[in-house]
Amino acid sequence: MNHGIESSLLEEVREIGIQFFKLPVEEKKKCLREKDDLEGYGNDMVLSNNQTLDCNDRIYLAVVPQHQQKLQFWPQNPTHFQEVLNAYSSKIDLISKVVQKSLARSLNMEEDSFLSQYGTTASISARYNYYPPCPWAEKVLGVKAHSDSSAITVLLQDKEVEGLQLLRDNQWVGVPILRDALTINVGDQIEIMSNGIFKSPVHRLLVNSKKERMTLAMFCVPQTEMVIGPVDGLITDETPRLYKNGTYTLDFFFKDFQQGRRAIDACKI
Ligand SMILES: O=C(O)CCC(=O)C(=O)O
Ligand SMILES: [Fe+2]
Repeated sequence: MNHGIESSLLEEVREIGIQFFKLPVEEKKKCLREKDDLEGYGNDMVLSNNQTLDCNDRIYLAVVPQHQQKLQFWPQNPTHFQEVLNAYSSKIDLISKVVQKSLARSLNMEEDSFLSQYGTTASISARYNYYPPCPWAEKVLGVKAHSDSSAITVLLQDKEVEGLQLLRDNQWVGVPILRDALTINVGDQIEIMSNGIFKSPVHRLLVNSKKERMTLAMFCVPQTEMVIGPVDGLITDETPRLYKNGTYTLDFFFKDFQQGRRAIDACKI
């Protein structure tokens, strides 16, 4: 709430996603992901033959910084897709920084404590998720239980169909939809940088037997290959270091994610 993004832009962001997913498969395939690449259009990636498959369609695009965009994966249809997603991405970039400064301030730390681990170019990836109605809604998941690899994730939920659940005290709790609100999740990298004070929640996505659902997750992360670790001031005699310093790349994360494991566990001391 109070994020300063106009409802009309949120509406357009949803519209371009829906319009893209409704295109004929042949048209969507123009943005098809290449084997072993994350970017582009596709469904769940199969990395081994004993993983649980997620029931969704998605398009995954690196949006910030703009000069790293791989435009060959960007939809040409609808024609304003690029313009709208770029406008939204720059707003999310600002929100991500404001939120991370506030998180640092809430711990009485310098406001740039987390952002100073970002390097010169923070990056944001966008993932539109489309969950078709699924007759086996009781038996399958839209996305299996995971925590996000990001520093923070800004999620634009579907306008009316719920599906996001968080694991709290070993119980799945539904996250309600609030009109025009953005849902902000702390990801694994802030859990590491805050030495475990902020927890990256485990969450999963249900599918609906009758209704489709579409969401847009924006994953905000430090520059790739930056070494991240708990902020110095948060390591004390009473609160010893819980995580090693290291790079937290998407490849590293994905191997565990597809196996239903949490990559962050490997970072613990
Ligand atoms: O579809 C959603 O609501 C969120 C999807 C998600 O958790 C993810 O893409 O990491
Ligand atoms: Fe997620």
